[in-house]
Amino acid sequence: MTDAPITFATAVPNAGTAADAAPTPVKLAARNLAFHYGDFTALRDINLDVPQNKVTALIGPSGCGKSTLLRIFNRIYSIYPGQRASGQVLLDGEDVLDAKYPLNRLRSKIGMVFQKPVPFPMSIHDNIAYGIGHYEKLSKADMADRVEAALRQAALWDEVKDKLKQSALGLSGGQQQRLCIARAVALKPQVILFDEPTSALDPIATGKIEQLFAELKQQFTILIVTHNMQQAARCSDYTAFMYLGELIEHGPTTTIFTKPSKQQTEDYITGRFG
Ligand SMILES: Nc1ncnc2c1ncn2[C@@H]1O[C@H](COP(=O)(O)OP(=O)(O)OP(=O)(O)O)[C@@H](O)[C@H]1O
Repeated sequence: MTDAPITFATAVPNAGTAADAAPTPVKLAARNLAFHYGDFTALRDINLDVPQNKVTALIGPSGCGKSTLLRIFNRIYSIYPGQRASGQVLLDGEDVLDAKYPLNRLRSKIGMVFQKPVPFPMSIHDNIAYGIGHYEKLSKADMADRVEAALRQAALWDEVKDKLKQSALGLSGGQQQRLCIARAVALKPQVILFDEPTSALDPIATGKIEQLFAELKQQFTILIVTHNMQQAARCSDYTAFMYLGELIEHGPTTTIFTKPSKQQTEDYITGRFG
């Protein structure tokens, strides 16, 4: 069963100034969401609105459930026996946790980039073409255009345009992560989930990926799990603070970092725990 679409019926306040008067539509929403690893309840009663074409950061101390929440959004957990979600995840108002919602449709709409870049053991070109080929039959020329567009969107084209036939395994860690971003954007999803995308990278490679978020959000809705509070403050429009499997507070990033309404949020962002 699906609820009525919430995309424009529900909206969150803007992260910007009062001048941006129109409220932002909600793209993705968790409703009374809980998650269980066997008998262990890792998340309870999560209600979260993820605004469209914005960057939302999930922050909180280790083990609070950030990655678990991210993994629910594209149902990765469903391949593991004993892992179970209850409640709803609404994408444009449709419940993607409903078994009737086709998994391949979900994966085409919600892409994911992981902490450790894992290029396929094939050429740079084929890393991107491989995923596209699962969903679309394109001519060689059209495929070359799509591969180029994806590499440009991931700010990698200039570095690899002369070696598209070389193995992706020869790229640096930062380039591999941008290749994984290109792989995700090439499928033209609506939402991209990033699970600690820069934690394995040096500061320069991290900076390049942080710059990308501002461009990618023009086309995609972005959700990032990060341990790095400066990164959340620099890159996100909205921040959600989680603690011990609960969503404590969620709002515009400037508000969360300057005037949080909950004591636990303030303690975390001021470094009193975590
Ligand atoms: N496969 C699993 N089986 C059992 N419990 C798990 C499993 N994966 C995670 N957990 C537990 O679920 C809770 C949330 O874990 P999760 O990895 O989502 O937290 P996190 O906030 O992303 O942590 P970190 O910042 O350290 O990556 C933790 O108590 C963790 O031990």
